[in-house]
Amino acid sequence: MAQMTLDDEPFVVGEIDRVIFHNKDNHFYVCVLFIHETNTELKDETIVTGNFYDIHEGETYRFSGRVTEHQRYGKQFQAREFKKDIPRSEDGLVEYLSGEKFVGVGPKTAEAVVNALGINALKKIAEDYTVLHEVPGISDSRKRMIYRTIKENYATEEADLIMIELGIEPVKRAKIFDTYQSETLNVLTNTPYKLVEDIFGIGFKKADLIAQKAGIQKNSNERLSAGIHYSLERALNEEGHTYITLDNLITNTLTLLNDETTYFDSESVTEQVDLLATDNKLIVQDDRVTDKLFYYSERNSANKLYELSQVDMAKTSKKEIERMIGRVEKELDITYNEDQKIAIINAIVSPLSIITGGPGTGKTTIVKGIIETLRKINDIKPFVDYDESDGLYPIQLAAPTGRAAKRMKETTGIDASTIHRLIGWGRETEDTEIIDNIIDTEFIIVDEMSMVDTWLFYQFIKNVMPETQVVFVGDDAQLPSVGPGTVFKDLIESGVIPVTKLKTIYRQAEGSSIVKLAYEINNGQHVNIKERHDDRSFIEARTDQIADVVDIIVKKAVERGFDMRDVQVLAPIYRGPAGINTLNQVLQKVLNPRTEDKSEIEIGDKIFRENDKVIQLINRREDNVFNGDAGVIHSIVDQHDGGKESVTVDFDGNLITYERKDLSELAHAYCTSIHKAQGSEYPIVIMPIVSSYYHMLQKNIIYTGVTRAKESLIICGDANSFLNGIKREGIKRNTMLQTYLQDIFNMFEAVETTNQEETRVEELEEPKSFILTEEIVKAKKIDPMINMKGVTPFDFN
Ligand SMILES: Nc1ncnc2c1ncn2[C@@H]1O[C@H](COP(=O)(O)OP(=O)(O)OP(=O)(O)O)[C@@H](O)[C@H]1O
Repeated sequence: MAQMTLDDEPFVVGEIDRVIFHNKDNHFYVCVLFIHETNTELKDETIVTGNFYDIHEGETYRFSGRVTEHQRYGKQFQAREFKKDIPRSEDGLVEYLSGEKFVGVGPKTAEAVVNALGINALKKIAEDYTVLHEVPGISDSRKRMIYRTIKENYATEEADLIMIELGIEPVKRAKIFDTYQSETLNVLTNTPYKLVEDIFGIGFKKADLIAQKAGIQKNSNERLSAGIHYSLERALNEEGHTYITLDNLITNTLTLLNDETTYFDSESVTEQVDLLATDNKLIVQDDRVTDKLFYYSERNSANKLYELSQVDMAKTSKKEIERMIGRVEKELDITYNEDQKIAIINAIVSPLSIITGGPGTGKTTIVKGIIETLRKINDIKPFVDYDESDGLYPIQLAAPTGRAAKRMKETTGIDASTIHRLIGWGRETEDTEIIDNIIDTEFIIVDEMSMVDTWLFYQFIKNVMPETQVVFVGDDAQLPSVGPGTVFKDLIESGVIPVTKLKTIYRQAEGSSIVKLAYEINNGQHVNIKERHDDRSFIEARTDQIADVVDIIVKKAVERGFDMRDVQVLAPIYRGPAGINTLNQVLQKVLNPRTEDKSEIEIGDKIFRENDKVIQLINRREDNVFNGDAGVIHSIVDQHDGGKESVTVDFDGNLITYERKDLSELAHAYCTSIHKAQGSEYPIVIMPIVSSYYHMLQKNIIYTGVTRAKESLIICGDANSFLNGIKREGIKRNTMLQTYLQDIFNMFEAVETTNQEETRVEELEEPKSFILTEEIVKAKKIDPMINMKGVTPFDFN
């Protein structure tokens, strides 16, 4: 669909009489406007609302958008876009020059300027200060002030015009002005690729358009560097690798940058990559390219794990541990199987250990067993009797999401927190800041490890004390973390940490065909998806029927007394007739229809309504609300209620208030992506699977979706898409943690046999040159660990 221009859309041009409300944080304005011209039904005066910047009372603007009807205040204009109306008549110009911006310029002086320089006075003055000498009777200081003011505004307007033409919306324009202030035009015209780094939401493509408009050569090195960075970031943040091979980086960069008129070749990319590496802007190792964050995270994590693995644990004999496990079995009325016992023993005797298994294999049961056995061996008080003034409880439980932590707490009775909270990673923490906050406890159990990404893992492991034991628990068949890396898989496959793989499935024995289906999917066995079971069913539907089918199933569930907390729809994509966005709209109508007494707030094409089920999309750490947490809208204050517009969400008793500017952090959660549902479980899961999801249908995605259902699973769609999907493996992520772990364990094991001195691994220091190839290491017999003591990656910024 063609984009509407400012001229096609409903518009109002007029003078701002008063600003009634201005939220400085998000530039949201409510103003009274005297209308000069409009193509709408509005007359004389109206309220205009929208996100603007640099709005001044008494000045004239052109707003485009739409007329809306407010319940209490009647018709008003909701602006999508705005533009300063540059005075086009001599009278307008006189009024402008004698306005509030030009301090000390009255109508007389303004008239003199216009008389002498005519209707193009502003342009003439901005281009050449000396034209002001043609105006009789004004002092030099006033001339300078007029020139400066015009110049500043001219630059702002120029910058604004460039951005409007490129379709950059007002909120982003305001952010750009906030960031660069008077330098905005300079950045846009001289160093536009900076925008990609500095402004969230401006990607390479947009910056490239700005650069071309500013006349920056398409074959410039500046553009090449920006293209290399963009290609690398995409491999890391979109595909989840922790490095990209140089060959792939070259191919991706050339595809991105070259067209009929531009030609970069492999050599020019390689040379630029080397230059960037020399400037510490990225890291090159052999044929791998990455950025500092991931290079140091993986290397330092491997080193720290080695260090932790070398600590001698206080010895409790295996016999004694087994005796204690026996007592725990009696108390909890359970008999652990052999694997489960080994998992508990490993957790207690090894500094580090891993427990992995599919649904219903007893991971939670073992976590409880470890806690109880530890408490008996070390005579630890029950959690309820522990006094906070004693410091952290000696056994800490953590998970990457709030939901998963909550479940741990419920099943064990011990406080569990998110990893972020455990290490004090707050809202104020910069994205790339390395946290220094040692976790003062004796034993840590981390659940849902498959969701932990490279950066979070490094932040966590770095803060574990050398004497602290750590147990990593998870299901490695689930989706890998949203962020880069496959940490849990790498830890398991490195072979340097004791792993217990749980194979006996207990929930299946309890008659769960959902668990059986999960194992069939994971093991690549034959699946009869159409077979009906008490706890799962399949409903045939085409893509265009999915919304109706979901609507019918949910209505039935509601009739039977289930509510929106029990039922979760999971889909893998956002757009299209069977996408998350459409399904949320359908489900909102069924589960939380519009009523007189429920307030609403409109954000773009979404309506948030009181009692809506919503999901948090990014971590909001200081409020203890995390990406993927679900809540219910408790109350809404709308713009005319007198106070600031806000939405308050109830996250399981934790009430969080969002201002309008923060509402992009929320989405409806009747239907969520399977990725977002990881770490949560629901009584009833409805999972559409249709051919239009094709590129997202993979084994681990479907497996993760299926394993979210506790009591009932309803799959609707097309059986072939399902069966083909479970045959498709996801893209294997490139990571180095496993190799680094194996390298360091092998290296020091060799040292230990020949050299009795204590070995200790320090944090890595930046090597002198990052282009440290294997050849150089071999030729010069360099120990790659030389010069790498006690320094963190960000000491080199
Ligand atoms: N050794 C055992 N003997 C009898 N029942 C067991 C044993 N181990 C686990 N179970 C039972 O199996 C069921 C699943 O166990 P648990 O919840 O610990 O598994 P899980 O791996 O954490 O599953 P999920 O990841 O799906 O939550 C529970 O009802 C639990 O009581």
